[in-house]
Amino acid sequence: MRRKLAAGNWKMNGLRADLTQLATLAEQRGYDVDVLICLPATLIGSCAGLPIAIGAQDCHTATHGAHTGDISAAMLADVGATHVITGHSERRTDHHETDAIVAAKSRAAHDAGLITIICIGETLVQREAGTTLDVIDAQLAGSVPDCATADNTVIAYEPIWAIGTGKVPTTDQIAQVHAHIHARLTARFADGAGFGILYGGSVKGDNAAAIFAVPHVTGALVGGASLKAVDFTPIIAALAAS
Ligand SMILES: O=C(CO)COP(=O)(O)O
Repeated sequence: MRRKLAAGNWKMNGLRADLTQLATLAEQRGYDVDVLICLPATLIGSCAGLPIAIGAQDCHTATHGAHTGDISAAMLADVGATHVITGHSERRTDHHETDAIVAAKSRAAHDAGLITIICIGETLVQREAGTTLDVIDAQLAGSVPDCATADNTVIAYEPIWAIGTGKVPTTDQIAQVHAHIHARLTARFADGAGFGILYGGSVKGDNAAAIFAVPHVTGALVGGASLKAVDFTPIIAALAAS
């Protein structure tokens, strides 16, 4: 059984002064779950020594070279990141990242020794058209590289319509997609049954327990509610109690 993971994604938020939130989080020890915060790249190097795992939100496909403004997975590992998010819907939209690019970034991350959190999820239009599982299948096939294992990869199911909206799928909807992802991973990878599968999209302290009770949900990828320790701690506690 995978260890439970409470992962925060700060997105493009956070200045050095905000790192006090991590120190506060780090004081909440004793929960038997892994806690990870995926920071803006500018802050990662300032977190050495904190008893919290630190991740990044993106990496380049190449190890180094003439890519102005980009950051490689090796650079992220060098400043202390252990994880990196790949394929977040905001990057797929804002930067036109395709499944093939997400797979290449994930391979690069694995080569650098990072654990990837590969994000997949449908739009509202796709859900209403009844194509959610087809979208999930295509994204799993295209975005998750063959080198993925239960040790180097976590999948995050993030329905795009639930991100930052306060709208959360029903627990039946989450259960259906998570069971589907679990089945697909089990069919494709020798250790597929052991992959962590996070839910993401408007997770808050007051809905976390219900979400964590859903089969095959092994944790959460949390945006807004990860920015402040006072909001993230109840989510960590709910995961530990699940
Ligand atoms: O996109 C998300 C995490 O990657 C979810 O964001 P919110 O928790 O703010 O909805």
